[in-house]
Amino acid sequence: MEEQEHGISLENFLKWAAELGISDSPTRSVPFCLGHSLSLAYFPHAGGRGLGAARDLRKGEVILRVPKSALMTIESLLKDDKLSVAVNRHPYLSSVQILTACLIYEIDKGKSSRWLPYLMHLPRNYDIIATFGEFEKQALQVADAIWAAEKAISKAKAEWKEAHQLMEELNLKPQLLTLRAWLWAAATISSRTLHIPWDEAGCLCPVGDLFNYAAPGEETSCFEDVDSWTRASSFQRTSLLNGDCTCKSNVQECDGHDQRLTDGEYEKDVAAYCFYARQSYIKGEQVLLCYGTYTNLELLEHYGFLLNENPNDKVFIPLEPEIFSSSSWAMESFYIHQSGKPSFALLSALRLWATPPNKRRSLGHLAYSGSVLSTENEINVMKWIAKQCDVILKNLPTSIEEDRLLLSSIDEIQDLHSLLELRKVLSPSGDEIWAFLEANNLQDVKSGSNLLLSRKIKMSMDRWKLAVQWRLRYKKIILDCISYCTQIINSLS
Ligand SMILES: C[S@@+](CC[C@H](N)C(=O)[O-])C[C@H]1O[C@@H](n2cnc3c(N)ncnc32)[C@H](O)[C@@H]1O
Repeated sequence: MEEQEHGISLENFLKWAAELGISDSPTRSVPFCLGHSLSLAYFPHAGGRGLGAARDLRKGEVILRVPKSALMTIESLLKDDKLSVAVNRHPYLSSVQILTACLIYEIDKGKSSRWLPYLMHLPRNYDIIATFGEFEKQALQVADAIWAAEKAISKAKAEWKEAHQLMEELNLKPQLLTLRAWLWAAATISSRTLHIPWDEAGCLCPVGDLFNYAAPGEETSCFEDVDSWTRASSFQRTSLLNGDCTCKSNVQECDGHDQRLTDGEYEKDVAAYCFYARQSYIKGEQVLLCYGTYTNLELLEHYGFLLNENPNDKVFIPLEPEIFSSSSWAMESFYIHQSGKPSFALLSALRLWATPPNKRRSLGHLAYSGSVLSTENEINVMKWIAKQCDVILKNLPTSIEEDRLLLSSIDEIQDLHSLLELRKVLSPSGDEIWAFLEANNLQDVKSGSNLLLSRKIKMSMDRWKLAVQWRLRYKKIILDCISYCTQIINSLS
């Protein structure tokens, strides 16, 4: 269906890619870029369109090469004189803003763009948090997450305003000057660029950007060690995309120097982006790429999806300032793991904080090494964490059970086609569903008019569902933390 809509078939896109030298075969010169190691497929439960193994693949083998000349970078895009002259007049714009504007400019070129076959197969819409409307943002419920969404939305707006002059000078079509067009391009860049060493905006990599994501898993225990090295220093987001790879060195240090968080990187000696199998795959399995280490909120922010089981998810709970000041850990190291276990730093700091001030100095070394200070101290700490978690859950507007029910209702609604059908599945108690309808001016459902659920409504519903899924995962971690603390208290009492 997509193929017809786009006018350029996937087959032609892959032919175009092969002509640019993109290949999943180290030796063969074939008219298609895929088929030797990888094949394009649809994986409904793990990212939709993605790349599968076309044969059994061995861990570590090269599975795709994309030559530098096929990468869409600021450098390659600025070969267009008109664009280059205009961009040079705006030196205050960031690399990411420039790449975003360049992408919109290529769209504006239409058939005359050399990237047309690639552009035609980009997603039409995205669910990154900057695209959330007020209703979807509030559906996150948790203040930190709402704040992150507000920040992302206002950042996108500010960047668009700053780049507007450049886009006007490029004489773009009016619909490409809008915030909506900017958000589309910014989301394309946020969710699809790969890190390159010479430009922090990264590059768009045809075919290479079809790999879906798998979280780095086994490194989790190692991150507890990273916590200790980042103590008292500012924590930085781990991302191997968009050039934001500040935590990578820590990870490499802690795992014996040769373990890679990334399974794709630009290789200067062959002037190509090279992708490697991060594990062995059997034919037909989806081949996944690790974009970096992200919490679910970060995945939502940068990629517009989240994982039900994310080994790198974290929950931050409100802490009194005295807890920070009584230890030298960085604030960002105080969190609850997705398993419900408090982080090493959080436990150490709380053990110290629960110690009488005159004993803190002598017990500090024990606390920092992760030791239990005394049974009484441990029970007090666990009780304190469990109480905080309980308060958090009680203060949120809906319970875990209600969120589960709501998600099944959303699933049901998503299968419907018209408002009339929707009326039939609505229960009078579905407050949030009614609020969604109102927020989308769909009150007509009460009168039973048989309007079709528009594409726009379906998109809002996708984002609302993501917000509910996110808050449910958050609550589940808090609940697991209460169980963890209760278990420790019971075992010590
Ligand atoms: C680099 S693209 C991967 C290819 C993409 N599926 C496509 O059709 O073009 C990244 C996007 O794929 C989706 N994605 C990747 N991994 C995913 C996963 N494990 N679960 C759900 N969505 C995923 C998200 O929409 C993300 O923004």
